[in-house]
Amino acid sequence: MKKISLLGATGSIGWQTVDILLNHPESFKLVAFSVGKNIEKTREIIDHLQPELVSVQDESDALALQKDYPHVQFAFGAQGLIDVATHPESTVLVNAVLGSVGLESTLAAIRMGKTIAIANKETLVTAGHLVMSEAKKYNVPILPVDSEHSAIFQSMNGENPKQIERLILTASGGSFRDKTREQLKNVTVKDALNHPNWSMGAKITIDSATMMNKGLEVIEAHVLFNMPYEKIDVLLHRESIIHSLVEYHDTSVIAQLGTPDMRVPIQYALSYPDRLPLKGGQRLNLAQIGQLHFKEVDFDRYRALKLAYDAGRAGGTILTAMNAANEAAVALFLQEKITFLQIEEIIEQVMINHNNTLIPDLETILHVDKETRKTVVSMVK
Ligand SMILES: NC(=O)C1=CN([C@@H]2O[C@H](COP(=O)(O)OP(=O)(O)OC[C@H]3O[C@@H](n4cnc5c(N)ncnc54)[C@H](OP(=O)(O)O)[C@@H]3O)[C@@H](O)[C@H]2O)C=CC1
Ligand SMILES: CC(=O)[C@@H](O)[C@H](O)COP(=O)(O)O
Ligand SMILES: [Mn+2]
Repeated sequence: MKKISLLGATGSIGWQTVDILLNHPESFKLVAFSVGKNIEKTREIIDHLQPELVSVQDESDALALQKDYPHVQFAFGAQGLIDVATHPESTVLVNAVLGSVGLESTLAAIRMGKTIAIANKETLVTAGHLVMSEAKKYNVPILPVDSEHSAIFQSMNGENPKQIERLILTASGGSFRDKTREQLKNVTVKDALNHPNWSMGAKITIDSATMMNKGLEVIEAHVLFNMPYEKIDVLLHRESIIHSLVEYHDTSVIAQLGTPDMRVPIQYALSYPDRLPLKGGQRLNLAQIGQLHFKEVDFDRYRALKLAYDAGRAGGTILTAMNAANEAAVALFLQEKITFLQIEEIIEQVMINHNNTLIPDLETILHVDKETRKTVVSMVK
Protein backbone atom coordinates (compact mmCIF):
# COMPACT_ATOMS: atom_id res chain seq x y z
CA MET A 1 0.00 0.00 0.00
CA LYS A 2 1.50 3.35 -1.09
CA LYS A 3 0.46 6.38 0.98
CA ILE A 4 -0.07 9.46 -1.17
CA SER A 5 0.06 13.24 -0.76
CA LEU A 6 -1.59 15.08 -3.67
CA LEU A 7 -1.16 18.74 -4.60
CA GLY A 8 -3.81 20.22 -6.92
CA ALA A 9 -6.45 17.52 -6.31
CA THR A 10 -9.32 19.53 -7.85
CA GLY A 11 -7.56 20.16 -11.19
CA SER A 12 -7.53 18.15 -14.38
CA ILE A 13 -4.55 15.96 -13.37
CA GLY A 14 -5.53 15.96 -9.68
CA TRP A 15 -9.09 14.79 -10.37
CA GLN A 16 -7.83 11.98 -12.65
CA THR A 17 -5.41 11.00 -9.88
CA VAL A 18 -8.37 10.82 -7.48
CA ASP A 19 -10.14 8.55 -9.98
CA ILE A 20 -7.13 6.18 -9.99
CA LEU A 21 -6.95 6.18 -6.17
CA LEU A 22 -10.69 5.37 -5.98
CA ASN A 23 -10.25 2.49 -8.43
CA HIS A 24 -7.25 0.98 -6.64
CA PRO A 25 -7.93 1.12 -2.88
CA GLU A 26 -5.85 -2.07 -2.51
CA SER A 27 -2.74 -0.22 -3.79
CA PHE A 28 -3.08 3.41 -2.71
CA LYS A 29 -4.29 5.47 0.25
CA LEU A 30 -4.68 9.26 0.06
CA VAL A 31 -3.42 10.77 3.31
CA ALA A 32 -3.26 14.47 2.42
CA PHE A 33 -4.27 16.75 -0.43
CA SER A 34 -4.35 20.41 -1.41
CA VAL A 35 -6.76 22.43 -3.53
CA GLY A 36 -7.15 26.05 -4.54
CA LYS A 37 -10.69 27.38 -4.34
CA ASN A 38 -12.93 24.53 -5.49
CA ILE A 39 -14.62 23.63 -2.19
CA GLU A 40 -17.40 21.51 -3.72
CA LYS A 41 -14.89 19.05 -5.21
CA THR A 42 -12.88 19.22 -1.98
CA ARG A 43 -15.88 17.94 -0.03
CA GLU A 44 -16.37 15.13 -2.55
CA ILE A 45 -12.76 13.98 -2.17
CA ILE A 46 -12.95 14.10 1.64
CA ASP A 47 -16.21 12.10 1.61
CA HIS A 48 -14.81 9.40 -0.68
CA LEU A 49 -11.19 9.10 0.41
CA GLN A 50 -11.15 10.30 4.04
CA PRO A 51 -7.72 11.93 4.21
CA GLU A 52 -6.06 13.14 7.39
CA LEU A 53 -5.01 16.57 6.14
CA VAL A 54 -6.51 18.99 3.59
CA SER A 55 -5.08 22.34 2.53
CA VAL A 56 -7.09 25.08 0.79
CA GLN A 57 -5.92 28.41 -0.61
CA ASP A 58 -7.91 30.70 1.72
CA GLU A 59 -8.08 30.60 5.52
CA SER A 60 -11.85 31.30 5.49
CA ASP A 61 -12.46 28.08 3.51
CA ALA A 62 -10.32 26.11 5.97
CA LEU A 63 -12.36 27.43 8.91
CA ALA A 64 -15.69 26.65 7.24
CA LEU A 65 -14.63 23.09 6.30
CA GLN A 66 -13.27 22.44 9.80
CA LYS A 67 -16.79 22.86 11.23
CA ASP A 68 -18.20 20.16 8.92
CA TYR A 69 -15.25 17.75 9.21
CA PRO A 70 -14.00 17.88 12.82
CA HIS A 71 -11.86 14.73 12.38
CA VAL A 72 -9.90 16.15 9.41
CA GLN A 73 -6.99 18.54 9.90
CA PHE A 74 -7.08 21.71 7.73
CA ALA A 75 -4.33 24.04 6.57
CA PHE A 76 -4.17 26.91 4.09
CA GLY A 77 -1.95 29.03 1.86
CA ALA A 78 1.70 28.41 0.99
CA GLN A 79 2.40 26.66 4.31
CA GLY A 80 -0.58 24.36 3.66
CA LEU A 81 1.01 23.15 0.41
CA ILE A 82 4.21 22.34 2.32
CA ASP A 83 2.26 20.59 5.11
CA VAL A 84 0.50 18.35 2.55
CA ALA A 85 3.71 17.63 0.62
CA THR A 86 5.59 16.68 3.81
CA HIS A 87 2.83 14.80 5.63
CA PRO A 88 4.74 12.29 7.83
CA GLU A 89 2.70 9.30 6.66
CA SER A 90 2.96 9.72 2.89
CA THR A 91 5.79 8.18 0.89
CA VAL A 92 4.80 9.59 -2.52
CA LEU A 93 3.97 13.17 -3.51
CA VAL A 94 1.89 13.66 -6.65
CA ASN A 95 2.49 17.28 -7.63
CA ALA A 96 -0.39 18.35 -9.90
CA VAL A 97 -0.63 21.96 -8.79
CA LEU A 98 -0.50 24.67 -11.44
CA GLY A 99 2.53 26.91 -11.85
CA SER A 100 5.72 27.73 -10.01
CA VAL A 101 3.74 27.90 -6.74
CA GLY A 102 4.58 24.16 -6.54
CA LEU A 103 8.33 24.70 -6.15
CA GLU A 104 8.87 25.10 -2.40
CA SER A 105 6.58 22.22 -1.43
CA THR A 106 8.36 19.94 -3.92
CA LEU A 107 11.75 20.80 -2.40
CA ALA A 108 10.34 20.25 1.10
CA ALA A 109 8.99 16.79 0.12
CA ILE A 110 12.32 15.79 -1.44
CA ARG A 111 14.09 16.74 1.81
CA MET A 112 11.68 14.39 3.62
CA GLY A 113 12.74 11.56 1.25
CA LYS A 114 9.42 11.29 -0.60
CA THR A 115 9.19 9.93 -4.14
CA ILE A 116 7.96 12.72 -6.43
CA ALA A 117 5.47 12.02 -9.24
CA ILE A 118 5.60 15.35 -11.07
CA ALA A 119 3.05 16.82 -13.45
CA ASN A 120 3.85 20.39 -12.35
CA LYS A 121 6.32 21.18 -15.17
CA GLU A 122 6.66 24.89 -14.22
CA THR A 123 8.55 23.81 -11.07
CA LEU A 124 11.10 21.92 -13.20
CA VAL A 125 11.42 24.83 -15.63
CA THR A 126 11.89 27.56 -13.03
CA ALA A 127 14.28 25.63 -10.75
CA GLY A 128 15.17 22.32 -12.39
CA HIS A 129 18.78 22.41 -11.17
CA LEU A 130 17.66 22.83 -7.52
CA VAL A 131 15.05 20.07 -7.73
CA MET A 132 17.41 17.57 -9.37
CA SER A 133 20.38 18.31 -7.10
CA GLU A 134 18.21 17.92 -3.98
CA ALA A 135 16.71 14.71 -5.41
CA LYS A 136 20.23 13.35 -5.92
CA LYS A 137 21.31 14.41 -2.43
CA TYR A 138 18.29 12.75 -0.75
CA ASN A 139 18.28 9.78 -3.16
CA VAL A 140 14.70 10.50 -4.21
CA PRO A 141 13.19 9.36 -7.55
CA ILE A 142 11.52 12.06 -9.67
CA LEU A 143 8.94 10.20 -11.78
CA PRO A 144 7.39 11.99 -14.78
CA VAL A 145 3.63 12.35 -15.14
CA ASP A 146 3.64 14.56 -18.23
CA SER A 147 2.66 12.23 -21.11
CA GLU A 148 5.74 12.89 -23.28
CA HIS A 149 8.18 12.43 -20.41
CA SER A 150 6.42 9.31 -19.21
CA ALA A 151 6.72 7.97 -22.79
CA ILE A 152 10.45 8.76 -22.83
CA PHE A 153 10.90 7.27 -19.36
CA GLN A 154 9.16 4.07 -20.51
CA SER A 155 11.20 4.02 -23.74
CA MET A 156 14.43 4.25 -21.72
CA ASN A 157 13.53 1.37 -19.43
CA GLY A 158 16.48 -1.06 -19.22
CA GLU A 159 18.54 0.97 -21.73
CA ASN A 160 21.90 2.67 -21.27
CA PRO A 161 21.24 6.45 -21.29
CA LYS A 162 24.74 7.04 -22.71
CA GLN A 163 23.62 5.27 -25.91
CA ILE A 164 20.79 7.74 -26.59
CA GLU A 165 21.19 9.72 -29.80
CA ARG A 166 18.20 12.03 -29.25
CA LEU A 167 14.83 12.47 -27.58
CA ILE A 168 11.88 13.28 -29.86
CA LEU A 169 8.93 15.00 -28.18
CA THR A 170 5.72 14.84 -30.14
CA ALA A 171 3.44 17.89 -30.33
CA SER A 172 -0.18 18.01 -31.41
CA GLY A 173 0.20 21.63 -32.58
CA GLY A 174 -2.61 22.79 -30.29
CA SER A 175 -5.94 24.40 -31.07
CA PHE A 176 -4.62 26.72 -33.83
CA ARG A 177 -2.36 24.27 -35.64
CA ASP A 178 -4.12 24.80 -38.99
CA LYS A 179 -3.99 28.61 -38.79
CA THR A 180 -1.33 30.95 -40.21
CA ARG A 181 0.24 33.64 -38.00
CA GLU A 182 -1.92 36.21 -39.79
CA GLN A 183 -5.04 34.28 -38.76
CA LEU A 184 -3.86 34.22 -35.12
CA LYS A 185 -4.41 37.98 -34.77
CA ASN A 186 -8.09 37.73 -33.97
CA VAL A 187 -8.51 34.37 -32.22
CA THR A 188 -10.64 34.20 -29.06
CA VAL A 189 -10.13 32.61 -25.65
CA LYS A 190 -12.96 30.18 -26.40
CA ASP A 191 -11.24 29.02 -29.62
CA ALA A 192 -7.89 28.70 -27.86
CA LEU A 193 -9.40 26.49 -25.16
CA ASN A 194 -10.57 23.96 -27.74
CA HIS A 195 -7.66 21.49 -27.77
CA PRO A 196 -7.98 18.88 -30.56
CA ASN A 197 -6.93 15.81 -28.53
CA TRP A 198 -6.71 16.42 -24.79
CA SER A 199 -9.09 17.75 -22.15
CA MET A 200 -6.85 19.72 -19.78
CA GLY A 201 -6.80 22.75 -17.48
CA ALA A 202 -7.10 26.21 -19.09
CA LYS A 203 -3.47 27.33 -18.67
CA ILE A 204 -1.85 24.28 -20.27
CA THR A 205 -4.42 24.35 -23.09
CA ILE A 206 -3.36 27.91 -23.96
CA ASP A 207 0.30 26.82 -23.63
CA SER A 208 -0.41 24.08 -26.18
CA ALA A 209 -1.87 26.63 -28.57
CA THR A 210 1.19 28.93 -28.34
CA MET A 211 3.49 25.83 -28.24
CA MET A 212 5.01 27.20 -25.04
CA ASN A 213 3.81 23.89 -23.57
CA LYS A 214 6.25 22.08 -25.86
CA GLY A 215 8.92 24.62 -24.97
CA LEU A 216 8.39 23.96 -21.26
CA GLU A 217 8.49 20.23 -22.05
CA VAL A 218 11.82 20.54 -23.91
CA ILE A 219 13.27 22.15 -20.76
CA GLU A 220 11.53 19.54 -18.57
CA ALA A 221 13.17 16.77 -20.68
CA HIS A 222 16.58 18.44 -20.36
CA VAL A 223 16.14 18.58 -16.56
CA LEU A 224 14.66 15.10 -16.01
CA PHE A 225 16.87 13.13 -18.41
CA ASN A 226 20.05 15.25 -18.24
CA MET A 227 20.07 15.55 -22.02
CA PRO A 228 21.69 18.49 -23.90
CA TYR A 229 19.30 20.70 -25.92
CA GLU A 230 21.04 19.66 -29.15
CA LYS A 231 19.68 16.16 -28.54
CA ILE A 232 16.05 17.17 -27.89
CA ASP A 233 13.80 17.55 -30.93
CA VAL A 234 10.12 18.33 -31.38
CA LEU A 235 8.00 16.61 -34.02
CA LEU A 236 4.47 17.65 -34.98
CA HIS A 237 2.11 14.68 -34.71
CA ARG A 238 -1.57 15.59 -35.00
CA GLU A 239 -3.09 12.49 -33.47
CA SER A 240 -1.26 12.40 -30.07
CA ILE A 241 -1.01 8.61 -30.32
CA ILE A 242 2.79 8.34 -30.21
CA HIS A 243 3.49 10.12 -26.93
CA SER A 244 7.25 10.55 -27.61
CA LEU A 245 10.26 8.63 -28.90
CA VAL A 246 13.89 7.85 -28.03
CA GLU A 247 16.46 7.25 -30.76
CA TYR A 248 19.54 5.17 -29.88
CA HIS A 249 23.00 5.23 -31.48
CA ASP A 250 22.33 1.96 -33.35
CA THR A 251 19.45 3.88 -35.13
CA SER A 252 16.73 1.99 -33.20
CA VAL A 253 13.80 4.19 -32.16
CA ILE A 254 11.69 3.15 -29.17
CA ALA A 255 8.36 4.89 -28.53
CA GLN A 256 5.34 4.60 -26.24
CA LEU A 257 1.88 4.67 -27.85
CA GLY A 258 -1.67 4.78 -26.59
CA THR A 259 -4.98 6.60 -26.86
CA PRO A 260 -4.72 10.09 -25.33
CA ASP A 261 -5.61 9.44 -21.67
CA MET A 262 -3.61 11.13 -18.90
CA ARG A 263 -4.65 8.44 -16.42
CA VAL A 264 -2.08 6.14 -18.10
CA PRO A 265 1.04 8.19 -17.24
CA ILE A 266 -0.42 9.26 -13.86
CA GLN A 267 -1.08 5.66 -12.88
CA TYR A 268 2.28 4.47 -14.22
CA ALA A 269 4.09 7.01 -12.01
CA LEU A 270 2.06 5.74 -9.05
CA SER A 271 2.45 2.01 -9.71
CA TYR A 272 6.02 2.11 -11.11
CA PRO A 273 7.78 -0.27 -11.64
CA ASP A 274 4.54 -2.30 -11.86
CA ARG A 275 1.58 -1.70 -14.16
CA LEU A 276 -2.04 -1.84 -13.02
CA PRO A 277 -5.13 -2.41 -15.19
CA LEU A 278 -6.75 0.90 -16.23
CA LYS A 279 -10.47 0.96 -15.53
CA GLY A 280 -12.36 2.25 -18.58
CA GLY A 281 -9.13 2.72 -20.57
CA GLN A 282 -9.68 2.74 -24.33
CA ARG A 283 -7.44 0.27 -26.19
CA LEU A 284 -5.41 1.47 -29.17
CA ASN A 285 -6.66 0.18 -32.53
CA LEU A 286 -4.12 1.27 -35.15
CA ALA A 287 -5.99 -0.43 -38.00
CA GLN A 288 -9.04 1.69 -37.19
CA ILE A 289 -6.93 4.89 -37.02
CA GLY A 290 -5.37 4.01 -40.39
CA GLN A 291 -2.89 6.87 -40.71
CA LEU A 292 -0.61 8.82 -38.38
CA HIS A 293 0.83 12.17 -39.47
CA PHE A 294 4.21 13.81 -38.80
CA LYS A 295 5.66 17.19 -39.73
CA GLU A 296 8.72 19.29 -38.87
CA VAL A 297 8.17 22.29 -36.59
CA ASP A 298 8.37 25.76 -38.12
CA PHE A 299 10.02 27.97 -35.45
CA ASP A 300 8.79 31.17 -37.15
CA ARG A 301 5.21 29.95 -36.81
CA TYR A 302 5.72 28.77 -33.22
CA ARG A 303 7.92 31.55 -31.77
CA ALA A 304 7.27 30.61 -28.15
CA LEU A 305 8.97 27.25 -28.74
CA LYS A 306 12.05 29.07 -30.08
CA LEU A 307 12.06 31.37 -27.02
CA ALA A 308 11.98 28.33 -24.73
CA TYR A 309 14.95 26.72 -26.51
CA ASP A 310 16.81 30.06 -26.19
CA ALA A 311 16.07 30.26 -22.46
CA GLY A 312 16.99 26.60 -21.95
CA ARG A 313 20.32 26.96 -23.72
CA ALA A 314 21.14 30.14 -21.75
CA GLY A 315 20.16 28.60 -18.39
CA GLY A 316 19.86 30.58 -15.13
CA THR A 317 17.17 33.02 -14.04
CA ILE A 318 16.03 33.64 -17.61
CA LEU A 319 14.16 30.33 -17.24
CA THR A 320 12.30 31.71 -14.22
CA ALA A 321 11.61 35.00 -16.01
CA MET A 322 10.32 33.22 -19.11
CA ASN A 323 8.10 30.90 -17.09
CA ALA A 324 6.70 33.66 -14.86
CA ALA A 325 6.10 35.93 -17.89
CA ASN A 326 4.23 33.09 -19.57
CA GLU A 327 2.11 32.34 -16.48
CA ALA A 328 1.24 36.02 -16.07
CA ALA A 329 0.57 36.61 -19.78
CA VAL A 330 -1.64 33.51 -20.12
CA ALA A 331 -3.67 34.66 -17.09
CA LEU A 332 -4.16 38.08 -18.76
CA PHE A 333 -5.19 36.41 -22.03
CA LEU A 334 -7.72 34.23 -20.17
CA GLN A 335 -9.13 37.45 -18.63
CA GLU A 336 -9.32 38.89 -22.19
CA LYS A 337 -6.96 41.73 -21.27
CA ILE A 338 -4.43 40.93 -24.02
CA THR A 339 -4.58 39.21 -27.42
CA PHE A 340 -3.27 35.74 -28.16
CA LEU A 341 -0.17 36.99 -30.01
CA GLN A 342 0.66 39.38 -27.16
CA ILE A 343 1.46 36.35 -24.98
CA GLU A 344 4.66 35.60 -26.88
CA GLU A 345 5.43 39.30 -27.44
CA ILE A 346 5.39 39.82 -23.67
CA ILE A 347 7.58 36.78 -23.03
CA GLU A 348 10.08 37.91 -25.65
CA GLN A 349 10.23 41.46 -24.22
CA VAL A 350 10.79 40.11 -20.69
CA MET A 351 13.59 37.86 -21.96
CA ILE A 352 15.28 40.70 -23.90
CA ASN A 353 15.26 42.94 -20.79
CA HIS A 354 16.36 40.17 -18.40
CA ASN A 355 19.69 40.44 -16.60
CA ASN A 356 20.61 36.76 -16.31
CA THR A 357 22.09 35.08 -13.22
CA LEU A 358 23.45 31.59 -13.80
CA ILE A 359 22.89 28.81 -11.22
CA PRO A 360 20.57 30.90 -8.99
CA ASP A 361 19.62 29.95 -5.43
CA LEU A 362 16.01 29.59 -4.26
CA GLU A 363 15.75 33.13 -2.90
CA THR A 364 16.89 34.61 -6.23
CA ILE A 365 14.43 32.43 -8.17
CA LEU A 366 11.51 33.46 -5.95
CA HIS A 367 12.49 37.13 -6.29
CA VAL A 368 12.75 36.98 -10.12
CA ASP A 369 9.43 35.11 -10.31
CA LYS A 370 7.63 37.75 -8.23
CA GLU A 371 9.19 40.75 -9.99
CA THR A 372 8.54 39.35 -13.46
CA ARG A 373 4.83 38.91 -12.73
CA LYS A 374 4.66 42.54 -11.56
CA THR A 375 6.50 43.69 -14.71
CA VAL A 376 4.07 41.85 -16.98
CA VAL A 377 1.06 43.43 -15.30
CA SER A 378 2.65 46.90 -15.63
CA MET A 379 3.41 46.24 -19.33
CA VAL A 380 -0.29 46.00 -20.21
CA LYS A 381 -1.58 48.93 -18.14
N1 LIG B 1 -4.03 18.67 -17.59
C1 LIG B 1 -3.21 17.85 -18.20
O1 LIG B 1 -3.61 16.93 -18.93
C2 LIG B 1 -1.72 17.99 -18.00
C3 LIG B 1 -1.20 18.88 -17.07
N2 LIG B 1 0.14 18.95 -16.84
C4 LIG B 1 0.65 19.88 -15.84
O2 LIG B 1 0.04 19.59 -14.58
C5 LIG B 1 -0.14 20.79 -13.82
C6 LIG B 1 -1.64 20.93 -13.49
O3 LIG B 1 -2.35 21.11 -14.70
P1 LIG B 1 -3.94 21.00 -14.75
O4 LIG B 1 -4.38 19.86 -13.91
O5 LIG B 1 -4.30 21.04 -16.18
O6 LIG B 1 -4.36 22.37 -14.08
P2 LIG B 1 -5.78 22.81 -13.49
O7 LIG B 1 -5.89 24.27 -13.68
O8 LIG B 1 -6.85 21.94 -14.02
O9 LIG B 1 -5.64 22.48 -11.93
C7 LIG B 1 -4.75 23.20 -11.12
C8 LIG B 1 -4.85 22.74 -9.68
O10 LIG B 1 -4.00 23.56 -8.89
C9 LIG B 1 -4.82 24.27 -7.92
N3 LIG B 1 -4.24 25.60 -7.78
C10 LIG B 1 -4.12 26.55 -8.75
N4 LIG B 1 -3.50 27.64 -8.25
C11 LIG B 1 -3.23 27.36 -6.95
C12 LIG B 1 -2.61 28.11 -5.90
N5 LIG B 1 -2.13 29.34 -6.09
N6 LIG B 1 -2.49 27.52 -4.68
C13 LIG B 1 -2.95 26.27 -4.47
N7 LIG B 1 -3.54 25.52 -5.43
C14 LIG B 1 -3.68 26.07 -6.65
C15 LIG B 1 -6.22 24.27 -8.47
O11 LIG B 1 -7.16 24.42 -7.43
P3 LIG B 1 -8.72 24.88 -7.61
O12 LIG B 1 -9.17 24.35 -8.93
O13 LIG B 1 -9.38 24.23 -6.43
O14 LIG B 1 -8.76 26.38 -7.53
C16 LIG B 1 -6.26 22.87 -9.09
O15 LIG B 1 -6.42 21.90 -8.08
C17 LIG B 1 0.40 21.93 -14.69
O16 LIG B 1 1.72 22.18 -14.34
C18 LIG B 1 0.34 21.36 -16.11
O17 LIG B 1 1.28 21.93 -16.97
C19 LIG B 1 1.03 18.14 -17.51
C20 LIG B 1 0.57 17.26 -18.45
C21 LIG B 1 -0.83 17.14 -18.79
C1 LIG C 1 -1.33 15.54 -22.09
C2 LIG C 1 -0.06 16.25 -22.05
O1 LIG C 1 0.96 15.72 -21.65
C3 LIG C 1 -0.02 17.64 -22.53
O2 LIG C 1 1.13 18.31 -22.10
C4 LIG C 1 -0.05 17.52 -24.00
O3 LIG C 1 1.23 17.19 -24.38
C5 LIG C 1 -0.53 18.73 -24.68
O4 LIG C 1 -0.45 18.51 -26.02
P1 LIG C 1 0.41 19.39 -27.04
O5 LIG C 1 1.25 20.35 -26.25
O6 LIG C 1 1.23 18.40 -27.78
O7 LIG C 1 -0.65 20.06 -27.83
MN1 LIG D 1 2.68 16.96 -22.16
